[in-house]
Amino acid sequence: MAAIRVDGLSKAFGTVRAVDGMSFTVDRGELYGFLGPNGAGKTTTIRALTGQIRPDAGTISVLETDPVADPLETRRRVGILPERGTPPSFLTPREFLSFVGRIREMNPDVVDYQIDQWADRLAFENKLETLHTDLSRGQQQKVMLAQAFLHEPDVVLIDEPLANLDPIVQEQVKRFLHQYAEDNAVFVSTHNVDVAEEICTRVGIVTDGRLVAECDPQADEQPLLETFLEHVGAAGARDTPEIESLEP
Ligand SMILES: Nc1ncnc2c1ncn2[C@@H]1O[C@H](COP(=O)(O)OP(=O)(O)OP(=O)(O)O)[C@@H](O)[C@H]1O
Repeated sequence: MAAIRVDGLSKAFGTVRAVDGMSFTVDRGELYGFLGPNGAGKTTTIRALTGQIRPDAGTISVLETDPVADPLETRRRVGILPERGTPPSFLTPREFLSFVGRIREMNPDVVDYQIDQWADRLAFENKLETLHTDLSRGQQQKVMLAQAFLHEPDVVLIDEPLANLDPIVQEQVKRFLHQYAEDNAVFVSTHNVDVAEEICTRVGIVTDGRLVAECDPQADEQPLLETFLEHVGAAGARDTPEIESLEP
């Protein structure tokens, strides 16, 4: 049974077809990259996977639960790092992560252990007692990454995992994601072709709300960038920051 199954998902906002007949599956052991230019429908798909929006059509199963029918159960069982998600400004990382652990019904000793592990892994141990409002955007992103993994969920959904992180932490997070995906399903949305090519075991290319290709960047001979340009074309490339320079 796939960890994530999406079949014929569609969602429009007014006249904009944000997601238009999307289908894909992600199994345990996969680090699946959802790669597409700005406005391709990535965030809308993640919001549907976590029960934050009601699709117009299609079915979704996450760990054999339906996030539309039972969003709370889905959110309890998965880890989520939303795009532009920030921790509450009036709490410290330790307070926030303890709170997350409590609502995930974790043993308090395990929560304390996990907080220290994550603070060490992402190098924010000296910020654990500082209010989030006094942390940089990158430091807040580290806390948000920690909350997504705190309860060791079987499925993790991350929108732009490396946004705002410095290169050293990016390398650590890439390594961690790879390792975590050995036993779980990790779904990352990104418009960074290099990141998708480097870390993902499978990549779905999305544009205009549709999945237009799937590839295995570790096995495919053709570089992912070429496949991406083939399917997304110049218009999509214009909306993909790191390959703007290829434009005439
Ligand atoms: N709440 C909303 N109301 C109206 N239009 C929306 C809404 N959410 C998304 N859209 C539109 O749906 C389309 C897909 O948006 P989405 O945020 O899913 O794209 P994305 O692939 O995540 O883009 P990005 O990489 O820029 O974050 C866009 O055209 C966007 O303007």
